[in-house]
Amino acid sequence: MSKNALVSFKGTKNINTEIQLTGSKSECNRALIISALSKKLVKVENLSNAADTVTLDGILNHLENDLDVEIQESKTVDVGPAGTAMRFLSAYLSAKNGNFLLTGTERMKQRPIGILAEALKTIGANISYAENEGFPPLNIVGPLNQQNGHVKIKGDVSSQYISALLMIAPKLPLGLTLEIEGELTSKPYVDMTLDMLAEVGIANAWDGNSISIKPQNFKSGTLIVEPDWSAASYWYSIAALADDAEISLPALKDKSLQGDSQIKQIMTAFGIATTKTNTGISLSKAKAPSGLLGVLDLKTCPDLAQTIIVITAALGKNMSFTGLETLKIKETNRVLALQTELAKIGVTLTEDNLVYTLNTDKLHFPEKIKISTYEDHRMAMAFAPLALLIDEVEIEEMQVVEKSYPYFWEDLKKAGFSVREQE
Ligand SMILES: O=C(O)C1=C[C@@H](OP(=O)(O)O)[C@@H](O)[C@H](O)C1
Ligand SMILES: C=C(OP(=O)(O)O)C(=O)O
Repeated sequence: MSKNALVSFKGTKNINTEIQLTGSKSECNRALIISALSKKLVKVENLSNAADTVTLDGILNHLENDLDVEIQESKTVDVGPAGTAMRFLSAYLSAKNGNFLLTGTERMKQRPIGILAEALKTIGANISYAENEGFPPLNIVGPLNQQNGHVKIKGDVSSQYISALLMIAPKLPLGLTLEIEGELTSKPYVDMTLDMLAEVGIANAWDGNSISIKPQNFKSGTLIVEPDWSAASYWYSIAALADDAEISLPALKDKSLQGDSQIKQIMTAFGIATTKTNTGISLSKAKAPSGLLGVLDLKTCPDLAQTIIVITAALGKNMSFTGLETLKIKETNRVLALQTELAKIGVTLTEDNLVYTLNTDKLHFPEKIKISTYEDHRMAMAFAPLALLIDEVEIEEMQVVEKSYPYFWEDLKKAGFSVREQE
């Protein structure tokens, strides 16, 4: 039974708390695939409790216990709503011995995968579309018989396709050279993949728009996962909307593999300072905002888009954003979801030539507001902090947060919010 969260904040809006965030689902899901490819030579520490990670971990454990049995009938592998699991497993299962039906939620069946599936077919994978051409579910019969080691792949739809291929590359007999066509979106996630591979001995060469990985062996080691910076972004939002704040986030690093750590620079323009502490970082109000925002390009940090756009709207800033194209194929069409929900506080988000502009001239805060989440964790978490400005914010289907940040509601309570559940 799905529940709604009634979120409110009574009294002085001064947030003073310490929040231990769970591990990054992006780092974890790479670490799990790398560990499986290395036959457990590579270990993983600080595994996230994000549902997307728990799901992938469960699938890989199950496959490991099953895989050497010569069963030829198709095994169904269901990733639910986990985009990284869908994309990474498409490549991983193609390289494995077995016959699989790789599927997910109804939304997952609308999230394109043709670019990755066709690239895998070029190198010899046996993949077909079980329902609609270019979309999950996929029939995969592995192991692939590698035909060539050079693939052209579009870079401007999802970086996850590229990460998926790069992770299996060292185990392919011919290795792999990816020639990226068009502008690479979400680039920090490709950097994360290569950095994590490098940590366990896998060398790469990135020259212009080509990335090459030769056949090579993993060396033993432990990938230690940092807490999730995308989850941290909601605490930046809370700091920005509160009257005063001192929020400590242990174990976040100054130099992170996660591109979403850019939130610390972006939020200086909203008057939030990030200080390094003995245990991690601390957020507080700066004396004055610094840095000019102008038009903010979010192409390298798409998962911050909802957080930043909601903060900007709530603070009544008429700003523009670019790099939002890929938001349309995520957990929901996030542009449409933002437009619909921001209208409830009188804000519009309109597009002209791929530039999205917020107009907050009619911004108003009703006493109560009800936000739809469209099966998207980030809709829930980006809008919940508005409870610092609105008496009661009702977030529909509160369980969506499980995908990346299952303790979100508990953490809000810890920080002084009231969160009541309603059926
Ligand atoms: O590789 C990853 O871990 C991710 C890459 C990004 O997707 P796109 O590359 O599709 O933008 C991001 O939105 C997603 O949450 C996680
Ligand atoms: C887009 C996201 O996830 P995925 O693509 O892995 O489903 C996200 O977590 O915001």
